[in-house]
Amino acid sequence: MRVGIIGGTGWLGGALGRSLVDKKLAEVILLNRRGPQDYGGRAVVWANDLADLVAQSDVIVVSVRPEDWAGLQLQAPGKLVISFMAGVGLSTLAQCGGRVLRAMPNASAEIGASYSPWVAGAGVTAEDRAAAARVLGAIGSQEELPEEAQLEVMTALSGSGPAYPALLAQAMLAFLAERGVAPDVAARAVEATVCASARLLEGKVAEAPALVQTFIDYRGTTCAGLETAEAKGFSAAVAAALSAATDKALAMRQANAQAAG
Ligand SMILES: NC(=O)C1=CN([C@@H]2O[C@H](COP(=O)(O)OP(=O)(O)OC[C@H]3O[C@@H](n4cnc5c(N)ncnc54)[C@H](O)[C@@H]3O)[C@@H](O)[C@H]2O)C=CC1
Ligand SMILES: O=C(O)[C@@H]1CCC=N1
Repeated sequence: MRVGIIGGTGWLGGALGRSLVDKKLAEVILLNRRGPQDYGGRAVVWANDLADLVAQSDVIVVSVRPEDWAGLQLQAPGKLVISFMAGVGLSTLAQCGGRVLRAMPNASAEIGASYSPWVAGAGVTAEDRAAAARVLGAIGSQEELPEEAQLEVMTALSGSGPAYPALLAQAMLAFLAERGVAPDVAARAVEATVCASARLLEGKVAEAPALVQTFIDYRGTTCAGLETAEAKGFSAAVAAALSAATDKALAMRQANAQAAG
């Protein structure tokens, strides 16, 4: 399989290109704005321009920023086109003339641990679905969603990758600094709380509410903290944040559809 990545040296495109080569899943053809550069010593093909990338690729991955889509003027009739762009809908993508599929990876692609849900547009075949699963499988797990609106929800949630854990870590670091804990000690303590504790939940996230209840029922110090967090609106703040991000993704999809006519 030959996979062409537009934006192949960016954050996500780079992670995908490196994984496809390292796992020997595909020949990789790249296009970026700055031209050929070192790809960590990996053997890749650099396209001369967009038309060259399209001609050389079986599957085309669009990994440019949403605001760069309109200027790209991609024409890819007969090809499978996988877009990573937030807020560029299937109907807008279809104007490239290819069979289009939207995927929403996250930054954990860097460590092969993205969760990449996707939705398929009209005309996408069973063979295309298998190709998409193979491409997205290079950077982690993937699954097809039943409707496009759910991709906007996932853009807000899993698409944000480490953003919310980082926000939690930031708040915890600020608390420890305020209490006079040395920065290196604080970093170790927060790492244990945010990262190591998260590993405890791996494979059993559905049991998270039961785990919270166990701490509440313990009636100890953690219970005092959790009850105050909820009283201060912790869950409501999470829901509001995800709702705002979903709304923004939907508004982007609508604006991009309108701009595309
Ligand atoms: N970074 C993230 O965590 C996530 C990003 N996304 C989506 O993935 C897409 C890519 O995001 P990032 O990798 O973060 O962006 P990025 O800014 O790191 O990479 C985009 C790349 O596209 C290149 N580019 C722009 N216009 C081009 C053109 N006309 N021809 C060739 N190359 C061009 C840029 O030079 C840059 O290297 C975005 O649309 C974003 O919405 C989706 C989920 C998570
Ligand atoms: O923040 C963003 O816009 C990117 C796209 C989806 C998730 N992260």
